[in-house]
Amino acid sequence: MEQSIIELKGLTKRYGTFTAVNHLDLSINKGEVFGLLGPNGAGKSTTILMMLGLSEPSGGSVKVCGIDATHDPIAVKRRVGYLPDDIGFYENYTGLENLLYTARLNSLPDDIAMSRATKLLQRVGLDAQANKKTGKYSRGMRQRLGLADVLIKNPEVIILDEPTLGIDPQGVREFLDLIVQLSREEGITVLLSSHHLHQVQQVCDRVGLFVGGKLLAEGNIPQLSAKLFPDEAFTISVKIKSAAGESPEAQHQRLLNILQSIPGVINVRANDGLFLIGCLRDITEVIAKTIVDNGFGLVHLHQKEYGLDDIYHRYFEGREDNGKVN
Ligand SMILES: Nc1ncnc2c1ncn2[C@@H]1O[C@H](COP(=O)(O)OP(=O)(O)OP(=O)(O)O)[C@@H](O)[C@H]1O
Repeated sequence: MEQSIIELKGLTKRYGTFTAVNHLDLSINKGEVFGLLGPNGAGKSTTILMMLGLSEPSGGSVKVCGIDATHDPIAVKRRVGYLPDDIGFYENYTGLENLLYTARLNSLPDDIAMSRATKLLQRVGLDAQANKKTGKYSRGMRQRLGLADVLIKNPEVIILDEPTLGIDPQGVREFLDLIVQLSREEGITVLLSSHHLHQVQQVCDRVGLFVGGKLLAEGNIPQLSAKLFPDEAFTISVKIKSAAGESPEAQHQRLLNILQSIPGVINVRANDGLFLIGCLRDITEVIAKTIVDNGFGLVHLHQKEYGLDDIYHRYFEGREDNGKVN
């Protein structure tokens, strides 16, 4: 059975009369990479602060690693690493010295601190810059060092707020690969708050969509698309070759009738020579066979897969905030 490591129940935060987080229920499993998505002001950071015990809820409860974060924030801090979007280092210290400093703050003995810091610098690809002052680090290098810094205390959960902001594409790829490795190989639970839909889709097992302090939906990409596009969870596009002896109009109408009569097809739209077939389930093979058996030449067949981009924009379509992302 999956073991829940973060448990939010009816979690609420009010600032005066304004409700920033509104009765949030959410359960995140051990080893999962979970994405927090939502427009600016949706309540993601406030939720994170409550998970870390840095902000007191107005109602509900928040448990991390089985510990009540509100009542015992210090115990939570021991087991959770938090990487804010712009981490501060002692600029006059080297990367290695900064890590050793954090290790000391976490009461690690010197020999363990040195061996862990050296391994982590290697792991995040900074071994060659270990003895360079962090004041001279680039943004990408700082973020990698930040990740090593949160890992030095061997956390069970890491919370990352926009960790890839300002990193070049190659650096982003390496950073995301590292996050997935940490989850898969070491069972670390990762909570990732980001506006970069493609990055979230690339690494997250599940995603929560926040807006106005509420969790609108959560799940993996197929679950979210089934919820959001219930009538067309599978859309197949098809193009045929014009056949001799039949007018294009007659051919078009004949194919339309045939497609509409296939069990499992919900709707068929024709658009610029392309037939878009909304289906209840994946019947790609049946559609291909039916077209060929009826004497049409099939020149294109493609099953559309919904991405986080489609999901996010469909959720926020028509909303006042419009789900703006950076
Ligand atoms: N200390 C505070 N006092 C009053 N209102 C606050 C405070 N902190 C946050 N808020 C409000 O709570 C709401 C949620 O803010 P929060 O920072 O959690 O959003 P977010 O989803 O993290 O946004 P972003 O993507 O911009 O980081 C916003 O409307 C914000 O203005």
